[in-house]
Amino acid sequence: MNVSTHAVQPNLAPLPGIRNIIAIGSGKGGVGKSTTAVNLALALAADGARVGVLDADIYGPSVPAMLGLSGRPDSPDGKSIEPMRAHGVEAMSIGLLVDQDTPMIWRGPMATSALTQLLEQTRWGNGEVLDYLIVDLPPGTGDIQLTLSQKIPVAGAVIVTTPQEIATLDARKALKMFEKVEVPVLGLLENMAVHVCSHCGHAEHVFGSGGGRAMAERYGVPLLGSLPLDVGIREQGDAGVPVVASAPDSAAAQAYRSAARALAARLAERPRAAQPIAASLLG
Ligand SMILES: Nc1ncnc2c1ncn2[C@@H]1O[C@H](COP(=O)(O)OP(=O)(O)OP(=O)(O)O)[C@@H](O)[C@H]1O
Repeated sequence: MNVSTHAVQPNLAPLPGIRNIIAIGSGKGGVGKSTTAVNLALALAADGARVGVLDADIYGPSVPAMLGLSGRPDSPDGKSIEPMRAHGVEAMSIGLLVDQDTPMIWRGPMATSALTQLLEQTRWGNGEVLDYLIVDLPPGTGDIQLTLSQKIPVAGAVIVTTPQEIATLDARKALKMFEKVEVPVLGLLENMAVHVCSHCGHAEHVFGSGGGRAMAERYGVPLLGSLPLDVGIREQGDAGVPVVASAPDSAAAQAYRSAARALAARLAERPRAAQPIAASLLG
């Protein structure tokens, strides 16, 4: 697997040790953003990439539960932290550092700085370079997301939306926010698009069909995929083993795999990051 480092926002440079940071955002909560982020991460890893997941949802971290992680990460030198590993990906979350029942009662600047620390002090890749770091953003377009998109060098963003959300302006606001801070939107992912009956396999567009494609066309961004509303996705997410790992041959897992490939292909079309002069002299 040969993944290049792609261009980030104009005033930032990619972090050493991480080739591409991909932000997963949504206009509002509960659309399945975290579920999508972890399954995409596992799907990229299944294709041979070295992948990490950073849970940026400081107030409601759900990545540890979805990946079945518990316990505390190690900090051998007392300064940096070792990412935890599950299902072939690395992960870091504030949820791994504080008690599960402790609410994060922090103002925006504290939350933002906690997040930058989580990103920068985690020893991603264990000495090797990560191909992708998937960042699960909090829902919406608040303070934290905006600061993050301005400070963290992001190679591209993916917006997760449900068919109902498309009927509102929320997903469009997320899209506009990324455009404003010059983070390229790699595409939309329509979640809970089709319900597949677990008994008979009948597929039904509970919330209407074609919304994701219509929105993608209207805003000139690709539709990277449509993910089914599937009881297995919820059950396996709750059990800490995402469907891409627990049922790799299922239609749901295949939908994530194809969305991850569409994402990687779209990113590969983006310009590469400029090499620092020293690196280019060294060849
Ligand atoms: N495609 C799907 N099929 C069935 N259940 C799903 C699907 N996607 C997500 N879910 C379920 O919906 C619930 C919300 O999902 P998730 O936590 O991923 O949403 P979110 O957008 O990240 O929410 P938050 O705003 O809290 O961060 C979870 O119980 C999850 O298992």
